[in-house]
Amino acid sequence: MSIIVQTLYEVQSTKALLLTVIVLAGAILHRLLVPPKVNDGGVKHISALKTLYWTFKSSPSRLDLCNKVDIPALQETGIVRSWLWGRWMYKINNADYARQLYLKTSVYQKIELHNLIPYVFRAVAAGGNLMTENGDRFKAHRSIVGASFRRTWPASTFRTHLGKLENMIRRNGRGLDVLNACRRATLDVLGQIIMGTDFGGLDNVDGELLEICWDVVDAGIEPLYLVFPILDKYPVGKRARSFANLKKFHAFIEQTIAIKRAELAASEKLGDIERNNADLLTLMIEAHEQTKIHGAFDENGKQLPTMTSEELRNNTIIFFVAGHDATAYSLSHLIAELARHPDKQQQARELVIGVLGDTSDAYPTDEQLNKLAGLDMFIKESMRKNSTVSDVRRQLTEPVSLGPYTLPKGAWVMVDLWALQNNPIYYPNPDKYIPERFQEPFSKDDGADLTANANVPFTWTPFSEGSRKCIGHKFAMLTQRIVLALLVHRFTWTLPDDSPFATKPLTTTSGLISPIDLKVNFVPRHAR
Ligand code: HEM
Repeated sequence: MSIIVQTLYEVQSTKALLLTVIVLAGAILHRLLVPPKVNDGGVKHISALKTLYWTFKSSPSRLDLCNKVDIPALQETGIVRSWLWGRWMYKINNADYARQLYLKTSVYQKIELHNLIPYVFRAVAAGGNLMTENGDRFKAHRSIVGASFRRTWPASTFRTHLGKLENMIRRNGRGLDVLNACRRATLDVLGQIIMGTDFGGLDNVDGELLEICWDVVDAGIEPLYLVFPILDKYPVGKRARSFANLKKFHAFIEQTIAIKRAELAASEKLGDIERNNADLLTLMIEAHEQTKIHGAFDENGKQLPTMTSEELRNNTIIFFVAGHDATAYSLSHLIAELARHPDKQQQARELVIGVLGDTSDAYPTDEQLNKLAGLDMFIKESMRKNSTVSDVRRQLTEPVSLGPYTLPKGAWVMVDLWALQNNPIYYPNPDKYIPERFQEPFSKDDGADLTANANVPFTWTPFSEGSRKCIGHKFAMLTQRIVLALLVHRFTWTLPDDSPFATKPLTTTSGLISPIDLKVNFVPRHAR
């Protein structure tokens, strides 16, 4: 008898379990397949399964996702509803719609992650900061952070690090792991200009500081936690170690701030000459001290809130989070494009030799660096084709009309930078690498392959646009220009015979887009 009861009980529990699994799976599938009903005038949607398939396909490529899913869906109307990391949101690739998102900042607001999900890694890492605040708090941050960016950087800023990069490539040039080299170079350069710290990346010493910084930067974009943010409430194992590293990084930055604050207090106000050699943190502390004495005001004279010391620390972290990998990945895409296009590589080289000459140790003066502005077309075309930041997201504070559609208050809207900059309406033959699209002065008669649209506003926005445009964009362009100048001057490079990049770049598919497994053969041009 008891055996019969037990068997019945087991059958019932198995059934209950099965039913629960079926219901859960059904709920997930329903969420994936059927977007929530919204009265938006009939914006079409992209099937989430399609997006998921192209995202996690065996050889992933943002180019494939863009060409097979985003562009075909967007081409007719410039706007679709799309599923991304657990949410449905509006995606746009129309320059006029993008203009509205970039310029109407009070309606298209930044998503305040630190208020929305305060326990997730990224929110704990950088709390309230320039990148995620809106309104008066944003203005308060921008007035202090902006003060530290109102400057230029002399060519000498990069000299030591570029010397080390050259040595590293000379030693390991065959099959060089490009991404790793670029990450080391940008970490060292940024460490110096942000806080005067040498992270030792190019010395090939994986010291504690480098490991902590990379862990903090990487942990913020771990896919598992983007889809299931709740997991960050109870971190275990590797994730708990990342939170511990974050604590150490916070402590290191706070200690550096205290030292710099004391140094500033002991010295006179910075002179103009020192300003160009000072690090960003010193300049931020100086501006912060000034606002504590005199207050901060917006363009209409309205008093702004004072930034706290914790927010000063958060902004220092955000420079690493926002600037380090974005620059490293953009440089890696550029190196890949020029490996695939040896004629363009040679064109860039001739330009550099024309300005610097061809002695083995030539290094640009500030004047020569300005004359190398012609290199920017190679950089801009690579950033168009391979936008490192895949999209720019906002949340609506009120309903908006875009063409025939009305998007509801609270909706998330994003400019799909890939689909915008690879939109064949703006850039014919978007898959082709044609730096001349960005050669000034622009001409309307460049032939069918080229386009004059590079000078049409809001079609090239890898740094976003408007008042929320990347605050580091000038520095990022300068870094790419001087690294490119050094590379084409000192080396030639090609893809190994079996490289997948010869036909199509393998890349991650959303967030920050990085090449995957990009190896390049560098050959020195000068004997030592
Ligand atoms: C090639 C390199 C870079 C790319 C492609 C890039 C791209 C971007 C983009 C697209 C945004 C706008 C995000 C949005 O509106 O949602 C942004 C914002 C930002 N970037 Fe960059 N960035 C780069 C380098 C840097 C560097 C070197 C720094 C700092 C040293 C930096 C610091 C920031 C900050 C603080 C913001 C927030 C600005 C604000 O909201 O006012 N970025 N970046």
